[in-house]
Amino acid sequence: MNRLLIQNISQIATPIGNKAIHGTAMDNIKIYNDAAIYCENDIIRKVGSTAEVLASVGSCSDINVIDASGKCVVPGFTDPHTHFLFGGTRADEFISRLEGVPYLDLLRQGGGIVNTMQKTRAMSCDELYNAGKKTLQNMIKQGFTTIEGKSGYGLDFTTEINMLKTMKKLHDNLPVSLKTTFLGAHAVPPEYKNDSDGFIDFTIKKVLPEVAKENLADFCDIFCEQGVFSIAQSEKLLLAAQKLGLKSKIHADEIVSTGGGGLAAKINATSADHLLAVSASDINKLANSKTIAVLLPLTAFCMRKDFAPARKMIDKNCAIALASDFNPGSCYSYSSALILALAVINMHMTINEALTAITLNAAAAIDEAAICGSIEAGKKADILILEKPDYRFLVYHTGINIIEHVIKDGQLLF
Ligand SMILES: N=CN[C@@H](CCC(=O)O)C(=O)O
Ligand SMILES: [Zn+2]
Repeated sequence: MNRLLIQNISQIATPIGNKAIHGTAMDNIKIYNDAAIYCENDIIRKVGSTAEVLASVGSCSDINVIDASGKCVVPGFTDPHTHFLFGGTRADEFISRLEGVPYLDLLRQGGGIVNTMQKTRAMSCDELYNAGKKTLQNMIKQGFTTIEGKSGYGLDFTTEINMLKTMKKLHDNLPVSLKTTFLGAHAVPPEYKNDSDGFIDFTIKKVLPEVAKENLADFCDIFCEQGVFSIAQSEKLLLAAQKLGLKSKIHADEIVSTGGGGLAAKINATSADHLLAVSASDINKLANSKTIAVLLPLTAFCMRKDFAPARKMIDKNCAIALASDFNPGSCYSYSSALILALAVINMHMTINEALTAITLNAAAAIDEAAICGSIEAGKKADILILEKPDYRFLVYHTGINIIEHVIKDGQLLF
């Protein structure tokens, strides 16, 4: 058995619980001082004061001991919304957007998601795997021990299935838990130009059944946006996916308020994501549902848009999670430090709320809150040791990665 003891920890800061925390209760986190954590294999067994934990562990000779004097410890972060697997880059489009060309115009002109689709379709499975591996290794250094990844740059049978299979292989081979999402309806591919209904039918009849049969994805997602896929198309696809056992996520109200947030609440989606333009009535619907609002501050920042109304949503009792949305177009960033800084400084979340949103609530946004997202006995031994004694330095040291060690499944990665 692999035993790990982290002792003399100056401070542990963690939310507590097995499910998403709604509203201002997100501010309630537990703080331990002079504490210790004992893990067996991949599971945390005991958390408490160093004296308490040492007494319960007794005198075993085969324990790996880490001294965390002067350090703060927080749960491994979860990133519940990424498009980390793709081919090529879109630096030219980034510059065009800075010069004022709207994101949706680039997509309409055959660029955007379809640009990346062409590059991704042209890649071999090995090339795709190696690109994904490199990105995940860097994301782990940012403290992400659980990550969601979406397909959506194939928009055809073969590449969509390959993307999901590649993510499964990455999950098996790398020290990170990966949850997969089928985003076959990310944009309308050239084969179905001007026939988005035909493309939704193709996705439902041809690709989705294979995804379900081979158990390739936990979730189905769709880009519900003006000029991309409508509310009716989104509902049709997501309900068809639910029938086959895939839970729902929606890219909702990112650019124009079309009611994606309300749809997510109506169909019991696990999450509604983006929500920069969410309406007041959809905030109420989300607040009264189990759907988690996944906010993506890096995307708003990179797109020079107003941030999602996090403060208002929390005060109305929504459960908020934070994610990177890392992708080659709207947001080429997975900086956990910058996510937290923007959430606190620009979106007016408290540091405690932001910590809950990137740990327990982020895990809940991919249905993993019973397994990870907090430092408690019975949870996964996914733990970050910071180079500073206080979790508030995560934001105070703005945009700076202060993670010294990442522990995944009870193993010290670096
Ligand atoms: N908005 C839709 N999808 C991604 C962007 C994907 C891309 O531009 O390649 C997002 O969540 O921001
Ligand atoms: Zn996205």
